[in-house]
Amino acid sequence: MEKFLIEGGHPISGEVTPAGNKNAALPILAACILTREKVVLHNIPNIEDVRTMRSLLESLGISIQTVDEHTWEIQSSEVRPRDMDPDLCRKIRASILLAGPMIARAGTLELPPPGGDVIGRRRVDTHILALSALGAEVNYNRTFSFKAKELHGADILLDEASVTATENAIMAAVTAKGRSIIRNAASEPHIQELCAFLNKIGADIHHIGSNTLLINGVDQLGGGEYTIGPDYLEVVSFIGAAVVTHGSITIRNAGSEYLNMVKLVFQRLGVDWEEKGQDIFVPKRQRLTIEPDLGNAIPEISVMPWPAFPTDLMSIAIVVATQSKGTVLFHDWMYPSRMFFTDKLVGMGAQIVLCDPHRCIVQGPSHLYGEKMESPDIRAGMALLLAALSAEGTSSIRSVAQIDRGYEKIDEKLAKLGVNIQRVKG
Ligand SMILES: CC(=O)N[C@H]1[C@@H](OP(=O)(O)OP(=O)(O)OC[C@H]2O[C@@H](n3ccc(=O)[nH]c3=O)[C@H](O)[C@@H]2O)O[C@H](CO)[C@@H](O)[C@@H]1O
Ligand SMILES: C=C(OP(=O)(O)O)C(=O)O
Repeated sequence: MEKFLIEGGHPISGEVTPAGNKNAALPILAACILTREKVVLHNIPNIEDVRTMRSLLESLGISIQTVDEHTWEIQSSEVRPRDMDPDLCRKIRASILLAGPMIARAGTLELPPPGGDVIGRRRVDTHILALSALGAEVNYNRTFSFKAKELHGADILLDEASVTATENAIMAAVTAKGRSIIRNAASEPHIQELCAFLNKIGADIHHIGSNTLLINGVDQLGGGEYTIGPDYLEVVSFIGAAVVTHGSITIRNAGSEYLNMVKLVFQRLGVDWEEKGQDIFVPKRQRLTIEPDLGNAIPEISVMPWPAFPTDLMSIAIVVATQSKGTVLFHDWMYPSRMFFTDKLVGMGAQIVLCDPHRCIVQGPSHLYGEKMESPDIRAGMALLLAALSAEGTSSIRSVAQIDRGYEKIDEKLAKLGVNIQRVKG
């Protein structure tokens, strides 16, 4: 076990380039199963979840060569569903993404329930709904068994706009016979990237970015190269780090086209930034005053499927709000266990009322003090790290593996921005 020791209270400054988007890399790696041809992927984030997905693919008999730290050459000449390592599946949520492409390619797969962040019950029913509609036979008895002789196109209405279920449906549909329509599809940047990658290697997907995807099944996919886009969750984490330390930062290749809604929400917290082409500049001077709603009502920030404010950024927004003047209600109806980390912020001096598992009220600004903490999940871990940067004194954060799961070399990147952070055993 490792922990971070962070000396807070100092402004960060400098520039940083975000890693590739984890939640795009994971489905794109799974999608490589769909083609026998060689695929070269660039800007793959060097993080634990992606390494687990690589091991999973390798256990299926897929060949992966490392060209450099962020570039892999992948060839799925043959796939061996029976050799898949079930323990690796239990480590990551994205193991469920093997279902769509494996049914399409091999017609069979036995899959244990997926792992991932422990942030409440995580349904897989929508995956079953979509894959069954495309012709798969699905049985569940503590492990999933998928079978299909041939997949066929279908008009599918997803019962919720689930991110990974949409990705599974897309991957199963691209080589199915005939036309598919996926309605109530999720449209997060990673789903758009998955579609762009698949079209690049020969798929025929239309209306990318909308909630109704039209897919004409093709006989086979080819090879090609694709560069994974920047991780907007990491970009916003760095914006948060600059704001809570009263520092400034330039974020290179930040994918600002994905940040429009995040900007609207952060403006309500008194935070702004400038776009310079693909870069973002966060200035030192920020208003840091929470904007009330019309009639001086307490504003509410709520998560929603894309293009609204993403659940994965709620914890960062909460920490930013502790440094802003005023009162704001945060509401995450998606997950029942993502807000409990606010107890740790209260321990550091933040004024937060956790109303119920889905809602908290933050009143700022608060002077935070260093604390001993543990990272409960990937995004809460990052939020605690931001709180530690802002706090007076030294903080320690245990279970940094939770943060490493999604953020590449975060300690090294922060150190380059002037943060006194050490990774030690403990
Ligand atoms: C590997 C990966 O990509 N993981 C992401 C993916 O997880 P994942 O695909 O597992 O998340 P889902 O989109 O399926 O669902 C998230 C939660 O919201 C609920 N829900 C979702 C949509 C909806 O219309 N109604 C509804 O109730 C689900 O039941 C679930 O509890 O998307 C989540 C939501 O953006 C992110 O937190 C995860 O980081
Ligand atoms: C919840 C997350 O990841 P996963 O779905 O892989 O658990 C996340 O990235 O915030």
